[in-house]
Amino acid sequence: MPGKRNSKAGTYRPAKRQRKNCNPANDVQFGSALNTPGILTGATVNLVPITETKSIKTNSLPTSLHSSNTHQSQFFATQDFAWLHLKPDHTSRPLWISPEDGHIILETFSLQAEQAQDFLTAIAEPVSRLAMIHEYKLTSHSLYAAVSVGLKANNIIEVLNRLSKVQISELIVEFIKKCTLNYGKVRLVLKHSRYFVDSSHSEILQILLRDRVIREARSVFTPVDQGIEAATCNPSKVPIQSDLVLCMKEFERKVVDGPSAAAPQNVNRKTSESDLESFIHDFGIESDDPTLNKDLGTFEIKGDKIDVVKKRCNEIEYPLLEEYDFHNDTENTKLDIELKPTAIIRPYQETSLSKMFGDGRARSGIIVLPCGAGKTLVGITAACIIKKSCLVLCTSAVSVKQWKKEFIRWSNILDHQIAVFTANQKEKFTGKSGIIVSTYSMIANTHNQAHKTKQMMKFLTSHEWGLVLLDEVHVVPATMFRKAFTSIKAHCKLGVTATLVREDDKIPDLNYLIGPKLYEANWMDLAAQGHIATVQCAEVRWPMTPEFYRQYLVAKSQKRMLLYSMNPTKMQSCQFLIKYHEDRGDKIIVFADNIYALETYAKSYGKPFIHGGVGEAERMSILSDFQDNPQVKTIFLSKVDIEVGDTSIDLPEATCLIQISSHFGARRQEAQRLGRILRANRREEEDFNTFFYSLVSEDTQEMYYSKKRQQFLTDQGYSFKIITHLDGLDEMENLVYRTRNKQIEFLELVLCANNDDIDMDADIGSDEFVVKDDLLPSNSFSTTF
Ligand SMILES: Nc1ncnc2c1ncn2[C@@H]1O[C@H](COP(=O)(O)OP(=O)(O)OP(=O)(O)O)[C@@H](O)[C@H]1O
Repeated sequence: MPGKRNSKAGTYRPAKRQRKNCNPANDVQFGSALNTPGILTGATVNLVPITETKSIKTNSLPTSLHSSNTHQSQFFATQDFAWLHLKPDHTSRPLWISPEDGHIILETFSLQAEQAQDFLTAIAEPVSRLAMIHEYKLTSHSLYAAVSVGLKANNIIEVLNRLSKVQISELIVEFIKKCTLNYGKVRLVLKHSRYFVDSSHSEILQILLRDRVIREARSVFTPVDQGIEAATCNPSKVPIQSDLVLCMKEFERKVVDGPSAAAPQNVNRKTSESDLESFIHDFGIESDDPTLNKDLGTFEIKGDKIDVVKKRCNEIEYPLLEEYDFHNDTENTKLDIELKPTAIIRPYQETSLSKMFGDGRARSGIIVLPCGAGKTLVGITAACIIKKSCLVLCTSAVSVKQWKKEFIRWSNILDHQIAVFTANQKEKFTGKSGIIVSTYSMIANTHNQAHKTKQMMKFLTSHEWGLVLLDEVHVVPATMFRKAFTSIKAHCKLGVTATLVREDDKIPDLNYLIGPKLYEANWMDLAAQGHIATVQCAEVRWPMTPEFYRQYLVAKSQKRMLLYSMNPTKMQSCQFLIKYHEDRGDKIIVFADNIYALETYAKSYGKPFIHGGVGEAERMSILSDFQDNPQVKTIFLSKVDIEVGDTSIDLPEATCLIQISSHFGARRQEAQRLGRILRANRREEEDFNTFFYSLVSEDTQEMYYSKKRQQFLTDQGYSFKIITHLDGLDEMENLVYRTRNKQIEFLELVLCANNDDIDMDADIGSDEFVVKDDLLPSNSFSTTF
């Protein structure tokens, strides 16, 4: 923790100037000291770090433990912790814990940093992990996850105190105790395709059943149709302790045991509902009578209200534990699936799985690994451990094919045991258990379903799944998917993603839709170990030409975007970077959301391009040339063609990525794009770097969006160097739009471009996953985030 000891012994008081300098946001955003190694290795590109801090936006700070979304920058900038007393030996302790909001700062240069990091990963959520300083946050969900792996409140408090430079505040201690107290006391159990809330703590059941939301979600069954159909009676009229079936059990027990209270004499064992009600009345049992619940321990929830109940239980701090005792599940047929001996799980994959499996049970939750780190194999391994039917949901038909291929590659699953449900293929597995791979939109789209699709849906919703694997799980909170999701009966759900971020506020919903975050890997550690490539990131800033800028200032929104994308100086820097990296032997992907820009750039350099309007055959030919033909070193890809560009497709040949226009401030898109070069084939070569450039027109809105887009990556420890000069650009042969006349001619063309040509596929601010057309054959699928 940077700062200086004040004259008052043991008091931490950062000097004003120091505070400004140690603001990690400044360091990261503007490329100075704190972070990864200096300049673009091996490049003759001149890097000119910019030191001013313009356009750093500071959000208001949280005031409670439940507030979130703060980053170190804001954390340091506006809070004053000068009143905290440092322990005398604070220099040898690596942590500092905010007394008010549970933020934890870790000094990664401390001798104890490694152990502290392991511990913090288990109890808190990483907020940002820069080279020297990591920031974590204690949340109720992170503490639930800690308890679920066996940690106890006292251990957590004790270890935190041992590692902390300052005494842990009472508020934090209370928070830890409160969050850990109730976890694991109430469970959600799936049995015979019905969901039950189960607890051996009668007082907790009482609390839950007194809650109106939960009470209304209960399914009440008559003794006659036990377990078959939910009665339509008003739950508020039914004695709240009883599933009537269970109440009868209690009733009979009292009768048989000769209860201390006198039982009615004329008891008929085949009691009707009204008999039961009169029994309850006769015994004067009140709805919150603690004695009645002692042996009951469970009540059923309506199938379509599961998420409501899970959400409510989280809100009232009795989170439902979802664990699947798969070893002892004799009702669902075992699936004969094993990993092949060739599958060697990497240490971080193993760690992530160890958070999911404990005591022979499987916990539902989310595993976060960087792009290209092998989330597919993690999911497949989980399926091989559980050995029950498994449903895999992906975002596109291309991913469906890849998941099936990977299942066959890594496990002994036979072709007839794994089936695909997409617009083109509607297969079931043979036998009683197996694997189905499908897309979110296939299960979400309930309108105009063809007969075969309806049958498949019936099959999916009537089957009891041991495991549901959710690829790119950040899409699940989208309204259309979450609804569809409730119809799937799963014992365990595992979500995987690289980017647990959305531009709306729905990520926390995953806590009850799927489960807590079980594990999040550190991107920088994986890069250091060679599992993903090391990336040098740079923002290349170029002023607009005076003519373009004048038009920019008066243009309307969409035209403005076009103008800053088509800025001739930006086109020149792109041309320079392509040439520079082609000469180095790199393979380059250039991204543009804007189709007009994509085509204009690509055509002016004579490079192939792919967007939604390019036919299947041509697209495949371009991709295979990029993979195999040494002459094809650069391709241009659009965002619209998301299956190729942003996610899904594996292009491990790519070693350099250039963005010329991008989708506003979407952090996830930025990270997914960077992910395309994390898989680089050559990543294990010594000192090998991949390169990620964002080209930005200076003094335009694009600068704001660019900074916002980079936030997720900077939180993972990436630093963006700022380039404002490229050595040799002016002398470059065939430089496009070199003269003022050519630039003016070009401007006229740009101003004439009509809006249909521009096609930004824009979706400002929203993060709903809008599926336009997943029911068409695979490659015409397009999505908007
Ligand atoms: N343990 C392993 N041993 C060997 N290869 C592995 C291992 N884990 C993953 N891989 C390989 O790494 C590559 C990337 O894996 P995968 O496609 O699962 O990544 P991902 O995390 O899903 O990436 P993205 O988020 O970009 O989709 C694949 O070629 C995969 O076969």
